[in-house]
Amino acid sequence: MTAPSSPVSLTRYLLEEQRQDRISADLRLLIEVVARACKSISVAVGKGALGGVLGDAGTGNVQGEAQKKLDVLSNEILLEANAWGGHLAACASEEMDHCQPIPDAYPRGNYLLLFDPLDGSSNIDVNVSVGTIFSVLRCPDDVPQVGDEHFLQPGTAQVAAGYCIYGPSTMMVLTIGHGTHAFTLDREQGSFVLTQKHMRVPEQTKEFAINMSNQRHWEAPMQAYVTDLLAGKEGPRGKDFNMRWIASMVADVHRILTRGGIFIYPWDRKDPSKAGKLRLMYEANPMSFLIEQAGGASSNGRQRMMEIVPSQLHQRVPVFLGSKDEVETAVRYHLDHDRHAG
Ligand SMILES: O=P(O)(O)OC[C@H]1O[C@](O)(COP(=O)(O)O)[C@@H](O)[C@@H]1O
Ligand SMILES: [Mg+2]
Ligand SMILES: [Mg+2]
Repeated sequence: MTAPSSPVSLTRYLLEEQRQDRISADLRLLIEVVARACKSISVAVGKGALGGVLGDAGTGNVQGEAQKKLDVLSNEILLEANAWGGHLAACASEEMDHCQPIPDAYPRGNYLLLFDPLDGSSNIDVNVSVGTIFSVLRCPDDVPQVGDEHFLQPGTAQVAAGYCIYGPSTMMVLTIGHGTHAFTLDREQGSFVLTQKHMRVPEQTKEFAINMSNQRHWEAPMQAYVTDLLAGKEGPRGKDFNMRWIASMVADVHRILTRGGIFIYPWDRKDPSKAGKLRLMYEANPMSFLIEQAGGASSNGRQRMMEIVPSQLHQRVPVFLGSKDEVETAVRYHLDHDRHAG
């Protein structure tokens, strides 16, 4: 009889990856610090109405969005945890206008960390899953003072990305470029335990996720694509599709990593000056890295997401990600439309 294999903690997984020269000691420590911060956020989220953390903070962020108390608190937890680590050169966040370099008094490292401290925060007050999304880049060498411009690297330059979902269980889903793996928080032990190695997104799907209330504002190829999905068996796609929308990207992407599907937040005419709703650097890129590492695909509708060269820290993009064949189909509608238009 073989002995039951002992659970693999996040720490053990990262140490093994370091032993195999897939990550540096600094990157390992950085991920450990982010995981520790996520545990604190998980505790705060879990207290709900008892913790006095629900509701609005009464402030706004750089994107003009009202901040929830938990948006502000999660941002502070991540900043505080990372300031001391010695592995970072600077942090950038959805909740801060500009990046925050590590203060001179603290040891400075070679990595840049971006995060959406609390994603899906409109769901906090109704007790629906929210999450933290993060992305890690290398800081260019010999930079005397780190600025926003040093973060403007394409998604292909990410050395690690992940999210933590605060749902019925708290899970961290992580990639360092060698597959996408899920770790579940053992609340009694206080450690993340590897519960799903090499997640795979099925190439085909019958499930899509989109906010249909924006339909009338979409561009023509997007209208055509969704019309064909809704036509089901009787339409050109020849099969019925189901729809889900949690309005928390972390939760929608987690479902897609678990059972497939396509997640779409397209450009719309509500505010034509915005290229999309979601942010490239700390929402779309890290999710694209995770999805690609699990065999899925991610695009802005016309171009592979991770090849976009960013021009702004808080840049917005249209997002199409998930099951490979379905993302390619949606992209085809856009490219065919562009070809015919001219
Ligand atoms: O309310 P809408 O327009 O459907 O938008 C939902 C989307 O907005 C977001 O909540 C934006 O994230 P934040 O909560 O971090 O601002 C995504 O998680 C989600 O996919
Ligand atoms: Mg978000
Ligand atoms: Mg957020």
